[in-house]
Parts: sequence; structure tokens; C-alpha cells
Amino acid sequence: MAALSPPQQHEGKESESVSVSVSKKKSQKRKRTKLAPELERLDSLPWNSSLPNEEEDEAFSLFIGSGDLDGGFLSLEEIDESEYGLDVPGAKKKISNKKSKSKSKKQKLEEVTEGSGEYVEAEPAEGMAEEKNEKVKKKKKKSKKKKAKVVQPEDEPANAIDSKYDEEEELPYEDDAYPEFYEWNELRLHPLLMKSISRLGFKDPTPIQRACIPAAAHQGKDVIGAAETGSGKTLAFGLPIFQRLLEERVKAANMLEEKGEEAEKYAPKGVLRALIITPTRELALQVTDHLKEFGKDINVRVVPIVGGMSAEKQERLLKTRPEIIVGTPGRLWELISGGEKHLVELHSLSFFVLDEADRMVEAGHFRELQSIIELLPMTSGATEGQAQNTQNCVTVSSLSRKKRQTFVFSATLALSADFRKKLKRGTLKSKQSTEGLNSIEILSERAGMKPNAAIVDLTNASILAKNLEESFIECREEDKDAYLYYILSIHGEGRTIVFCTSIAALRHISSILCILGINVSTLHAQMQQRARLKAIDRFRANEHGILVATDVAARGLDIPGVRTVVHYQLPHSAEVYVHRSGRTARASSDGCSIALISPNDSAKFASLCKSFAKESIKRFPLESSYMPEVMKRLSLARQIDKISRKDSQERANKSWLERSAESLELVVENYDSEEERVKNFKQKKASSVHLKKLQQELSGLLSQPLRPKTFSHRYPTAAGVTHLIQHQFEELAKQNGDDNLVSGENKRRKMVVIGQDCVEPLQALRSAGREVLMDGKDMAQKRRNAESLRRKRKEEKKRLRDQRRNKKKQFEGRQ
Ligand SMILES: Nc1ncnc2c1ncn2[C@@H]1O[C@H](COP(=O)(O)OP(=O)(O)OP(=O)(O)O)[C@@H](O)[C@H]1O
Repeated sequence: MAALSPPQQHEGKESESVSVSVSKKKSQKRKRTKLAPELERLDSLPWNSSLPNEEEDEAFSLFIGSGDLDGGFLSLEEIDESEYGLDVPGAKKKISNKKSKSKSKKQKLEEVTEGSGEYVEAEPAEGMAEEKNEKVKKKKKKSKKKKAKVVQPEDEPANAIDSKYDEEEELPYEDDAYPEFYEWNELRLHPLLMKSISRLGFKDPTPIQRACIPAAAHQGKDVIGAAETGSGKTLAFGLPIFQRLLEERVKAANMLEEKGEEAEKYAPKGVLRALIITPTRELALQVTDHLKEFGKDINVRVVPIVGGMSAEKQERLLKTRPEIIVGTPGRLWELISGGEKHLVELHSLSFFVLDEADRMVEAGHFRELQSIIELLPMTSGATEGQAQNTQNCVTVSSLSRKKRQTFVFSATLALSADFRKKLKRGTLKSKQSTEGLNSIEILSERAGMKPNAAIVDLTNASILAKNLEESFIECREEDKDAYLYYILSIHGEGRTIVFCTSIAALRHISSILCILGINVSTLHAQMQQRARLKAIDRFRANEHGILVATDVAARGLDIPGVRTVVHYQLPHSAEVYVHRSGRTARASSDGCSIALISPNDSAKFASLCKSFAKESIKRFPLESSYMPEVMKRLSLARQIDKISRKDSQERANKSWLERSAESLELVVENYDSEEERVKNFKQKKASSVHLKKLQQELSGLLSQPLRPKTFSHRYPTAAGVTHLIQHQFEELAKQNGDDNLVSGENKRRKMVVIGQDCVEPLQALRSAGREVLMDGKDMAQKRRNAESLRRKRKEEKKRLRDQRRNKKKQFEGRQ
């Protein structure tokens, strides 16, 4: 990784004293020792080789051409953390002896003047190095004085300031200053960000954060990031944005004395600095909330702009002139093309982020996104003159000279076309022609992504989250409802998301489950935005909630406690399967996915497994003795559903006819004969009686817990012993043995439930799931067999029908 490669060599180095260079070596050695396992791990990652050579890198300059601000990024010594009230809970301040203090001073000086290799400063013009060092030293002194003032209690004698300062001096982010945040300290983030990290209790950065932050925040690189679902990608691009905005503020504050009001333009307020684009509204709102929550102490405005939002609210939000906007392509383009004042100031952008980038290049988003990208000013080409011509922006002259950073993230970037190969080879080069490039590359290039972008691909061959247990149930298409009901009622622990491909299937399932007394929330793209958000809130609020959703919920939704994902219908692509499954097993938790596979799905499922390099997958354990009862309930539910649907359809038709007639001021007359009306009435009555009867029968069944067919209250073994029950028996026997050993007497035992009840799917899968080889050929053969059986049955039926018809004809002919 570029961020961990040897430090850059800077001019003017020879002028440093020997003691400084010795201490520098020690400092580097100390850092390397601590980073050694990290380096080893990172070196072994596939993307490492594709990173550009550090020496060939353009040094990142925040204010190109401005001698005063050369170096752009701040060293931590320039940031006075005491001003930010940094108070990391549980962190202990380390007070060391004088000797180590002086060494630490030298190390810090050296880092400020020479760069540490973890952040890159633009090289000053020849002869300016010393001047710059002097300036930095002065700033350091100023900062030290401030610290002394902050820590000095009112009644303390003046000579106590120095000693207090000496103690405080150890506070900046030394690797060992806050042991519990050691890994974060390595990333050298602004004290306010550290404060947020500690507030949220994020003990360590996730691998994608560890890999992206140095490159994006300290080297100013563009980043293409791929890592498993739930791995913290939002903060991997969010933290570098916050870091740069904070650094600019500090820089401007430090310059205030020298340059007065002019300094403020280096940390401009009220202009758009970051535009984050996500494919769905829910994701945009979630990313906004995540960044807002993180940026509580930072005073950076983060605002969502999504479809379905009322015009007034949108206007109100944009009036606050937020620095960060998170939005969906459709609404953003609508506003930009309409000339919305805050949004058209795209020249002030310092960050352009495509979250779930691979989804956005698909139909439905691509055109709008492309249009937005086409409006982005050229990062290197925008001259000052051009920029000055842009209206409504007072900060153009300073901002246009900055480099805009582009971040492209997704869990499945590596799955798309031959992108993975290109990621690995690092062949993302700017070409004149777009031939041979896929859409992500084209968009990335058009968005101004540099050829030396840091490419961080942390996805493994299977792409799926590592804590995810996958499984499947083979069943007939018409039995999918029954198995879904089985999973939800027998293993209803934790939150579950059921994914469908079509809205029709979603409606069917939610209706059936509702009749069966299972409360579900639904989420699909045709719902009103308010209803969509309500559904998510309801799901979030229920510890054992069930959400039936289409793929609109597949990407990015981060709801804690989702234990199970059910693929009721298989998705159309491997990417969607990864994202759907990724709603569980997020961050450090685990979870399981269950795919319901009908004979028609089997070949598709086998090819999915192949794309994830999976040779085998677990079959979800089923207790077949429950199925007769499940089927009985389901049959009743289906009949009830059919009657209710017919009724409501009739009502809808009737009211439509009446409404239409009313609007045309016509009178609807009933031309049915008396006989027909009586017949209709009788039919309705019969159907209503039948419906009532079915409902009564079902509610009688639902009032009892679901039991295996041969369940006996006394001997719960008659249903046959499954692996799970076997396992439970063994555990029970062990437990009883232990109890007897301890007490030595027979106590009255508690009632013990044996079976699958209340065992969450993951647990059932772990204790009884059987690995099945995913042989594509075998699956395809099975499907062919099933098809040929169906065909034979159909032909047989047809033959019998023809036979009957012929007989009838012959009989009629004889007469
Ligand atoms: N360093 C960290 N330590 C612990 N938890 C973290 C850390 N960073 C992020 N998280 C949490 O991990 C969860 C997943 O993060 P996030 O939504 O950013 O994942 P993601 O990689 O974008 O997932 P997806 O690909 O599904 O969109 C969030 O709840 C977030 O708060």
C-alpha cells in the first residue's frame, strides 16, 4: 500500500543534524516494528502490486502554486487537540521522563519537516525548505503555548505552565498514547475524528478503512475500494472527507494572524465540498445519518437529496448550504439541470463519491449519473481564468486550484466483467478512447479519476462476507410458501429479510404470511417514500421483525440484528445475491442466508455458486414431521387469500366504474336480470360463509403452536430423530450427567423442549446442516429430469383426454 511504503525523500534533508537522522531512523524503525504484521498482511493482498510506485506518484498538493500553503495536509503537530476537548474514554495520558520527551520532540520535528511516509507533503520550492521549517517551528511554538493555557488551572503559579506543557506534549498521537485506539492512532486522524471514533466505540479501523484512509486522507489519492458487505466502506470514504475539511479549517485558523480575513477562503464555508451519490434513497438517507452521527462534534452539514422528498424540505435543506450532499442520481440531476444554486457550484467540489458504483452504471441510473459527471469541472484542466468566470462562487480562485478526489466503492466491484483483472493489473489508465473499458471505468475516468488512484480490493474469491453461512432448501416452486412459513415460524428468532425479485411475488407472500398471523413489513420501489421509510423503521423497531423486500433493499441497508436472509426468488445476478446476503453478517456479527431453490432455479443457483468459487453449500436442515401441519395451514391461507383477492378485485372494479361514471355525470344502471341478481347474491353469501368457515378453521390451528405430525406430549420422539434433535439429546444428556454429578440427587426437572423451536436458523444450520456438492452438471441433469417428467405427465394427460374424446365421438357416431 502506498501509505505504508518508505517515506518520501525531501530536499534539504542533508542540512538536518546527525542526531535528528539517528532519531529519525529510530522513529521509522519503531513504526515499522509496529506496522510489521500490518505490512505483511497488506503485502499479501492482491491489490498491493497494482498500486502505483510511490516515487512516480504526483505528490499531492492541496494548494498547488501557493507557496504559503505548500504541503496542504497538516501534520498532527499543527493541530492543537486540546482545542477540540479530546477526551478519549478510558485513555490514559502517558507521562514520560525528560529524555524521552526531547527525543519525541525531535521525532515530531522531523515528521513535520520531512514527512513520515504516511502522509505526503508537496515539496517546497528550492530554498524554501528552511523557511518552511522555520514557519512550522513557529506554529508549533504557538500551538504549545495554547496548550499550556488550556491546561493551566486559574490558581496555578505561572512557572507551572512549562511543566504542564511538557506533560501535555506527550499527548499528540503517539502510537502508544492511547493503547486501546492504537490502530486508529496509526491513521493519524484529526483529534475531533478520534473523539467521534471513541464515542461510537469503534475500537479498530476495519481493513478497508485501514487501507483507504492513508491513501485518501494523507496522500490525497483517488480510491477505488472493494471490500465485503458490512465492512465499513462508508467511513472508509467518509473519514478522509472529514479529515480534509478539518485540516483546512486548522490551516485557515493558523493563517488568520498572518493573512487576516483572506485566510478564510482556504476553509470556505457554505460551499459544496463533497457529493456522494448512492443508487437508492434508503441508502442515501442511511449514509447521511451515518456521517451526521460521526460528524456530531465537527459541525459539518451533511444533507440528503433524494427522490420522494418534498420540494419545501429540499429547499430548506439546501438553504443551509451544506458542505456534504448525499443523493440519488435522479433527483440530483433534476436539481442540477434546473440550476439549483448550491448544487451547480460543482467547481467547489473536493470530493466526488460513487457508493455502490457498479449498481449505478446499470440501467435506470446511468444516464443521469453520466450527465452529472459531464458537468464536473476538469480537475487538472480548469484554469483560474475559467474558474473565475463561474458565477455565484466567491471561493473559486482558491478552490479551483485544488485537486478533486474521486472515490468509487462497492462490495462487488470485482465481480463486474473483467474489472477484477484490471484492478489487479492496475491498468486503469486514462485513454483517449473508451473502447474496451467497462462502464465503471468510463465513469471513473470521466469523473476525473487519476491513473495513479489507489486500488484497494479486499474482496476474497467468494466475494461474500466471511461471517456468512450460506444454505439452500430444494423444493417445488409451489412449496416455497410452505418452506418460508416453516422457517419463519420454527426459526423466527432475530430479524429476517425475505427477498423477492418481483413485486407480485412480494405481494403474494406478504398477504399469505399476514393471513397466517405473521406480521411483516414490505418494501418495494412502487411504495411512497414515506411508506418506505416507515417500513424500515418498523422493521428496525422489532427485534424479531420480518421484512419482505424487493432488491431495492438489497444494497447498503445497515440494520443491526438481521440474522437471516431468505432468497425466496433468486436474483438476476451474482452481484445482487452478494448484496442481499450482505444484509446479515455485517461488521463483526454473523448470520445466515437460505435460498429456496425450485427445479427451475437449480442451474442458476449452481452457476451462482460457481461465480463465488463455492464447491459445496449446506442444505438447510428441515424437520419433515412439521410439514403436514404447515401444508394444512398454508392450504387454508391460500383459499382465504384467493377469496379475499376476488372480493377486493370486484370492489375495486365496481368503485372504478362508479367513480368513472360519476366523473362523466352518468347514472350506472344494473342491466342484470332478477334471476342473475339473485344468483350473484347467493354466490356472494356462500362465498362469505365459506370464507368465515376457513378463517375459523385456520384461527383454531393458529391458536396452537406448530407441532410435528406425530408429536406426542409424552414421547416427543415418534417423528424420527433428525441430526438437530440428536444433537440436542446429546447436549441434554451431557447436561443431566453434569447436574447429577453436582447435586447427586434426582431433582424435579424443568420441562425441556426438544425440536427446532426457538433455534435461530444459523444455529440450526451449524448443528445440523449437511454440506452438498454444488455440481452444476448434476443440478442441470436434475432439472432436465424434472422437466421431462412434467412433459411425460402432460403428454399422458393429453393422450387420455384424446382417448376419451375419441370414445365419445365413436359412441355418438354409432347412435
Ligand atoms: N471501525 C469500525 N468498527 C466497528 N464497526 C464499524 C466500523 N466502521 C463501521 N462500522 C459499522 O459497521 C457497519 C457497516 O458499515 P457500512 O454500512 O459502512 O458497511 P459497507 O461496507 O458500506 O456495507 P455494504 O457493502 O453492505 O454497503 C455500520 O453499522 C458501521 O457503523
